[in-house]
Amino acid sequence: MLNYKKEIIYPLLAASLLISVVMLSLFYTMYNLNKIEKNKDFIDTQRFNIITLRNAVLDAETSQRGYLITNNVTFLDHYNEGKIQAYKTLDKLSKSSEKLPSLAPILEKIQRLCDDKFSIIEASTSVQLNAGSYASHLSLSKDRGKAVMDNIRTALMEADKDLLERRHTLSNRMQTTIRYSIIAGVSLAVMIFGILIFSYLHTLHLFKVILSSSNKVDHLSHQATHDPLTNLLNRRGFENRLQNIHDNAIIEKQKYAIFYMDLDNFKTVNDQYSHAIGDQLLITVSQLFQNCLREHDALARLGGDEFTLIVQKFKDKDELETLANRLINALKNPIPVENAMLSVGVSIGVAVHRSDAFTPKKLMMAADKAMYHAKNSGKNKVVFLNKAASQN
Ligand SMILES: Nc1nc2c(ncn2[C@@H]2O[C@H](COP(=O)(O)OP(=O)(O)OP(=O)(O)O)[C@@H](O)[C@H]2O)c(=O)[nH]1
Repeated sequence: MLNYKKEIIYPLLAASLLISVVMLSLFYTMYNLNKIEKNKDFIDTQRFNIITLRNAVLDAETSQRGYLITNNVTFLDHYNEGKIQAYKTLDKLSKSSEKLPSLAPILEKIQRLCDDKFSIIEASTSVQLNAGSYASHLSLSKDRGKAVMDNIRTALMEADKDLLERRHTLSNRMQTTIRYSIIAGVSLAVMIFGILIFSYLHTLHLFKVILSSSNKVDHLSHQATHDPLTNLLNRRGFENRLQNIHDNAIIEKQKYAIFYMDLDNFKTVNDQYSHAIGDQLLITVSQLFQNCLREHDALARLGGDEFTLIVQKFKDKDELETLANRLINALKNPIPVENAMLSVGVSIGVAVHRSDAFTPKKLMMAADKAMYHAKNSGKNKVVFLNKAASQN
């Protein structure tokens, strides 16, 4: 018997669960990869901002020097551009420190140094602008300005180092995540392949189970409708077949006949030899009867030494009589069973059904009655009990 839950539902649920788990982990690694990629881009942008800041401070310093050396005020415009660029970039970096808290103290330090650097530069510039004489101030501010610039460079390198370490960590995480996604992808492929193979084998198994249960059902239904000794139809099988033939005959306005057959002197065989020999004789008799019949004639053993036969597609009573005599003649000669030669005869009662006549049950009773006539009038003969049939 097929256990649907165990054989179909549970394996399907397990396979779906496995695939869902692997798919989810695959999606999760993809999501992580995307996040890491974005973080790397963010770090790269901050590193670019650090270079921009350094260049802006250097530009501002160079422009101021240009002014001090040439006294050309257009250098001051360049200085201002550099300073604005430096503060703009610092502002961008400070905003990013919300995401990179470890960078915040370094950026604050750079901010202070830049303020310092620009105030030194602007002090020198204003001395030259106001006094025109600047040699002593210049030498003083030059050394301090250089020291502050060196500090700015160091702080910027420190910030860049911090960012580089973060980038390195992200690259490592990316590698690990890629490895995980490859493992998840390969597992998914292997799992789908495995599930396909399993489904194929499981389907074969289910087919076998279904086939064997259908064979079992066929076997049971055969057992229920057949006589185990002769393998002919039993009473139940015969009644089913009779009802079908009857219904069909009504629809197609066809006639059919029932032969009710009882062996003569069978009890003597049982008594003289044995029940087992009697059984062997019943098997042989059923084969001898079968040899006289056409393929569509339905022979049955109702029980004991009683047989019945449904005959269809016959022309007239003569044809039925010929068939009955053939059955009687089949038992004419003694039948060899083991070492014995057994003699039995058969008395046959025949009832013919025409489209407007009896029910199957009544027809059976009529055939039975005819068989008793045959018994009572000397045995081993055929008697017809149907006016319509006897008219043919
Ligand atoms: N060997 C064997 N005998 C059976 C079986 N079923 C019933 N019988 C016997 O078959 C015999 C049938 O009895 P009857 O039909 O009255 O005996 P008979 O000698 O044929 O009598 P007539 O029909 O008057 O000729 C009985 O002795 C039953 O015990 C069976 O399956 N195997």
